[in-house]
Formats: sequence, structure tokens, C-alpha cells
Amino acid sequence: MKKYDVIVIGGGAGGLTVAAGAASLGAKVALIEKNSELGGDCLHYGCVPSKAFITAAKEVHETFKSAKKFGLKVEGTAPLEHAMNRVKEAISIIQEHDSKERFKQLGIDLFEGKGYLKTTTQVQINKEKTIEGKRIVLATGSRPNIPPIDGLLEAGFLTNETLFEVKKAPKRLLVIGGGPIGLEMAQSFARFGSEVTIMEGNSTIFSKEDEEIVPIVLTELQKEMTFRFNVSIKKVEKKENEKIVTFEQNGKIEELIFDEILLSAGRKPNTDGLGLEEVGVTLKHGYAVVNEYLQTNVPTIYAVGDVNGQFQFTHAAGMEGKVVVRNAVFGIKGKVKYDHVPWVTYTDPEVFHLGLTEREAKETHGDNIRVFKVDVKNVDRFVSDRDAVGLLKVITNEKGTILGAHAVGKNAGDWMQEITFAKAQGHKIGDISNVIHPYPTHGAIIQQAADQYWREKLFNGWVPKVAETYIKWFR
Ligand SMILES: Cc1cc2nc3c(=O)[nH]c(=O)nc-3n(C[C@H](O)[C@H](O)[C@H](O)COP(=O)(O)OP(=O)(O)OC[C@H]3O[C@@H](n4cnc5c(N)ncnc54)[C@H](O)[C@@H]3O)c2cc1C
Ligand SMILES: NC(=O)c1ccc[n+]([C@@H]2O[C@H](COP(=O)([O-])OP(=O)(O)OC[C@H]3O[C@@H](n4cnc5c(N)ncnc54)[C@H](O)[C@@H]3O)[C@@H](O)[C@H]2O)c1
Repeated sequence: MKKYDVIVIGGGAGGLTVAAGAASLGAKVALIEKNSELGGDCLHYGCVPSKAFITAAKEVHETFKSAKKFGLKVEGTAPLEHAMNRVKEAISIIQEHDSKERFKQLGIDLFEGKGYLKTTTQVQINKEKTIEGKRIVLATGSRPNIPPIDGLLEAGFLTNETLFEVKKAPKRLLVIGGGPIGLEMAQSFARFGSEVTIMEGNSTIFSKEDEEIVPIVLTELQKEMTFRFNVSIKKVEKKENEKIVTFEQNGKIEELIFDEILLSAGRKPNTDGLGLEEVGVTLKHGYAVVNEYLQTNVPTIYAVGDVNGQFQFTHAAGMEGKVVVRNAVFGIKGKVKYDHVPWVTYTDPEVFHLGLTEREAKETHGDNIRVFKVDVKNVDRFVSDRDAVGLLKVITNEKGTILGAHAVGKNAGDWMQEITFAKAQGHKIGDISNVIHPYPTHGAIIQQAADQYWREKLFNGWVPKVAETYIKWFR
């Protein structure tokens, strides 16, 4: 039986980081992937195709908007096929980074097939070959959650795994679930001409976001699609090409007809059929439970990425992968820290999230917090670009240490990155005031928040008193 230092099961964002990191540091690594290509969900059915689709849709939207502004005439509906071709092109270009050749050149043994844990150190591939590893890293990701709605399976639906194969935008599209997948894709389909309805079980969208950010983005999204909140979908019936959806909202039963359904109702971990329970790994709601070292209760088995149910983002999987390389390969006990993990929802306008919301900061720090807000209307570049919808919020403690930062606005994901750096490096909000921001950039909004901190200090602290005395004396 072939022996390895590390066996990685799953060749997505998390697994590839562990495999490449461990191999480049000299460990003997086996990587098992059930699909014919590496890259996982992010590359094939997630971040990459969705962002290519979003950009194509944004271009179509901007074309109509700009034409109207300039009194030009643009007619018709953009063909969805062009966008889907772009999606394929993006995948194939980025696929080269994750090519099998690249990983083989790092000395990694690649196995195509399904991994199954025979023991706490042995993995069987496709019930044929068995290999042994000192450490095993689970990086098997997640898949769409399919809620038990009567008739849904029979009526058929799209998920993130099938939506990028669609050739023509459905006329009436129902999106079940108003999380990031649903919202990003709903807006894109709307921009290709679909009449989109989002049905959400909760009373709002963006439930993890700061409460002042949510109404701003919701108001913008409502201009392009219809939202139904507090909905319980009872059944779906297919009649010829139509899907009849019966649902309850505010105690009232209603029926609506759609041409297609997109399911974006959360994720399920890929832990079934892996033999985890048999070797004693503890699961919670199907996710592999890990400690702060990303180790399961079985000391030889670690878990990174979506499968451990912590932060379901590519950059979080990558960060966790690096922690596991240290812990599983070198035995240096490094703890995983999520305090500085930001995320962005790529709706238009975008929503950026880092750290505590104002409500969470109040819960943990009481009244000893400061909140600095800048409306994008007060930032010249947003005004001159006519993109003056949005808000920045930075939440600090009394001393100016950044606890959280949140923003909604055009390309917020890009211009907010500076604050992630500041927070991660332990810089205080006031430090940003000394950073020169070229005029007129969108990023200058962060400097404006930092300037507020100093203004508050100057006008409320000991400085004005000293200054007053000094000026009197000086005269
Ligand atoms: C539509 C969509 C958009 C998204 N957009 C973003 C975004 O913009 N930014 C962001 O940060 N995140 C985004 N995400 C989330 C991101 O895709 C995931 O968090 C990320 O892919 C998780 O990486 P992973 O390595 O845990 O899992 P994956 O990338 O899913 O990789 C798991 C791999 O394991 C393989 N596998 C599973 N079981 C086995 C087995 N038994 N044996 C062998 N191989 C197996 C799978 O085939 C897969 O290749 C998006 C997700 C979706 C669905
Ligand atoms: N931009 C990004 O970084 C990005 C983009 C897409 C996805 N992701 C990642 O993927 C994860 C999964 O995204 P998601 O949108 O599928 O999941 P989600 O869990 O974030 O949201 C699912 C939504 O569906 C609702 N829902 C569930 N069942 C329902 C039902 N039967 N009827 C009506 N509503 C229902 C839930 O209340 C929830 O609001 C995200 O949490 C995120 O970590 C990230």
C-alpha cells in the first residue's frame, strides 16, 4: 500500500491549497478528486461562472441605462447565450491555474475517483485502490440544499450546478431563497429579461448584514425584481411547460405560475458516503465538527472549506488550508482565526462585510463603541460618476480599534479592502487619516470616515481646551 504524509480528499479551493502548500514544503501528498477536473465548486459552478454572468448582465444593464441617459435608442433583449459563452471562457482560462499538470509537477499523486475512509489513516478510492496517510484532510465541499417541497423534484428546477447551461432566459423565473446565490443570480437573470420573483422564508434578506446596510441594497434590488418574504412554499405542479407554485404568505394561500425555478436555499455538506461516521468522526447537521486547529475529534483527520460549516467562502477555504498545512504537516499548532475574514455579495450595488455589525458590537462592547458613517453622496467621485447610492460604516471601540466595517455601494468589494488590511494589521481607524488617497477615488470614502474620528477627538477631547488656552495666551 502506498504511503503519504497527507491525503487530501477534494480538489477545490480548500483541498488544492492544502495539497500545493504541503507538497511545496516537501511532504508526500495524494490528492483525490471525484471529478475529471480540479477546481471544485468555485471554479465550475460557483464564484467564477457567477461573476462572469454578473458582469455580462451588468454590461447589458449599463448599456440600456447609458443609452437612455444620452437619448440613444437601444432595443431588444440581450441573448443569454453570449453570457453563458463568457462563463465557459472564464472557466477554461482560470482552469489552467488548477490544471492537473500543475499539481503533478509539484510532485502530488492525483487520483480520480471517490474517496472513502476505510480507517482513520486509510482511504479507498472508488472501492478499488487503498492508500495510507499520516494525516487525512477532508475538503469535499458542499452541494445545493433541496428543501422537501411537494412536487418540486418532479417539476424540475435549476441549481448553481445547472444554471450556467441555460440557453434562454426564462420569461417568469422563481428564485427560492434570498441568500447570496439567489440574489446575485436573480439580478443577473432580470437583466437578461426575466421577470424574477424571489421567495424567501425569512422576513428579510441579508440577515447577517448590518441593519442600516440592508434597506439600501433592498430598495435598489426591488427596482429590478419582486420579493415575497415570510413565504412557505407548499407545492409545485408541472403543467405542460409551466410550473405552478402554491405558497403561504401571511396566512394566505396563493398560487403563481413560472416558467422556471432556481433553487438557492442554502447548502448541504458533502460528508455522506465518505465513511466518516464509521471511523468515528463527529458530524453536526452533516458538517464535520472541527476544533480551532481545524482537526476533527479523530486526531489524524482535519477538515477545511465548506465541509466544516464555518465560513463558506473560497478565501476562507484558502485561509483554512494554510492553517492545516502548518498543523497537519509540520505539527506547529496554529489556531484558525475568522476575525478578519471579509465577504462581499456581488449584487449591484455590492455589499461588503467585515467583523462585527453595530448590533453585534453593542452586544459585546455595550455603549463603548464609536460608529463612523459616510454616505456616498458626500464623496465627490460617487457624485461625479452618478453612483450616489450607498453607505460606509466603521465600528470601533473607544480607542479607535476597528471592530467591524460594512458598506453598500458600487464596487464596494474593491474599495473596502483597505480597511480589511487596517483591521488585520491592528491599525486604528485614525491611522487611515494619514494615508493619502488620490483625489477623486472611491476609496477616499474610508479616509473621510477616519477624518471623522479625528474631528470627534479634536472637538470633544482635551485638545480644544488646551488649544483655547494656548490661543488666548498667544494673543
Ligand atoms: C453560485 C456560487 C457562487 C459563489 N460565489 C462565491 C464568491 O463570489 N466568493 C467566495 O468567496 N465564495 C463563493 N462561493 C462559495 C465557494 O464556491 C465555496 O465556499 C468554495 O468553493 C468552497 O471550497 P471547498 O474546497 O470547501 O469546496 P469545493 O470547491 O466544492 O471542492 C470540493 C471538491 O471535493 C470533491 N469531492 C466531493 N466529495 C468527494 C469524494 N468523496 N471524493 C473525492 N472528491 C470529492 C468535489 O468534486 C469538489 O471538487 C460561491 C458558491 C456558489 C455555489
Ligand atoms: N459573493 C459570495 O461570496 C457568495 C456568493 C454566493 C454564495 N456564497 C456562499 O455560498 C453560501 C450558500 O449560499 P445560498 O444563497 O445558497 O445560501 P444561504 O444559506 O446564505 O441563503 C439561503 C436562503 O434561502 C432561504 N431558504 C431556505 N429554504 C427556503 C425555502 N424552502 N423557501 C424560501 N426560502 C428558503 C433561507 O432563509 C436563506 O435566506 C453562502 O452562505 C456563501 O457562504 C458566497
